[in-house]
Amino acid sequence: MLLNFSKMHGLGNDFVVVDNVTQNVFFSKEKIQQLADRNFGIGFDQLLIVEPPYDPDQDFHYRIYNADGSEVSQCGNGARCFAKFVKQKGLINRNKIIVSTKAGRMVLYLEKDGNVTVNMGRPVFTPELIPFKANKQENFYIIRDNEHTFFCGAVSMGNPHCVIEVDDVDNYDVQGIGEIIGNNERFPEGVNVGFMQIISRSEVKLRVFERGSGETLACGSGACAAVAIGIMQDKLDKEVNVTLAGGRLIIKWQGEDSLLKMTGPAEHIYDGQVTL
Ligand SMILES: N[C@@H](CCC[C@H](N)C(=O)O)C(=O)O
Repeated sequence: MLLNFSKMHGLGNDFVVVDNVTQNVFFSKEKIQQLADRNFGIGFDQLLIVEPPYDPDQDFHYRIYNADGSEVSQCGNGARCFAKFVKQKGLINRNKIIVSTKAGRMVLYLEKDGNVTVNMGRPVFTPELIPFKANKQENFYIIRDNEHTFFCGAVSMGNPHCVIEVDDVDNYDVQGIGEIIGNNERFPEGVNVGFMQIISRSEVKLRVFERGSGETLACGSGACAAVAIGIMQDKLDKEVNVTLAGGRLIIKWQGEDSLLKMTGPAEHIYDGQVTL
């Protein structure tokens, strides 16, 4: 069969987006890995699937798969592309879009300037809900293995994140350390590992080694996680510009019990068809 898809990106974090409202396609883990391959497939960090809503008060259900074929419950850059996709494809004609994911409900706003704002919900710091093995909730944790000791923060933005503050993110071994922490047994479902360099209370640089996809040019939920942790540690203000390799996001969070908002671009690259 022929699959219609769009290639999109949010700050270089790239996606294949599939309309499964008008199409009905099943993707096996092997098929996703093959399509994600940058030499033998289309190439993407994540596959995003638009499904009909599960509930009448939602517009769509949003499914996310990493390049390794694992299904996950959050993708912030993907959410902005999702919003542009459903509007551009005429699947909705409103600028406020309500979606459900494996992690819950999300609201997406198409802004007049072309950016998209995502209400990412409340950051969750309870260790067992991240999930992260710890005796109690803290703003700083120590993670050790035989050779290393890391000081980090941990949070769920619908998906698990660990954030480490570093002095010089451009010259940091993101892949090496990302793999070590990503495989640490204290994160039973794996973890996205963010490396944050704080420039000022309102400006950070961030690189993220993503679970299931490796280092990407940007990670939206990773940017939200880094700012939420920085605010909890009283190192950041309530509005922060996050610079990633692919560009900049604005993250706003008033603190515990408030909803966190992310604003940034979403770009359509091309439409294509592939034989499945
Ligand atoms: N690129 C993403 C996050 C995608 C999912 C992540 N790799 C996971 O396994 O949780 C983003 O922009 O948030």
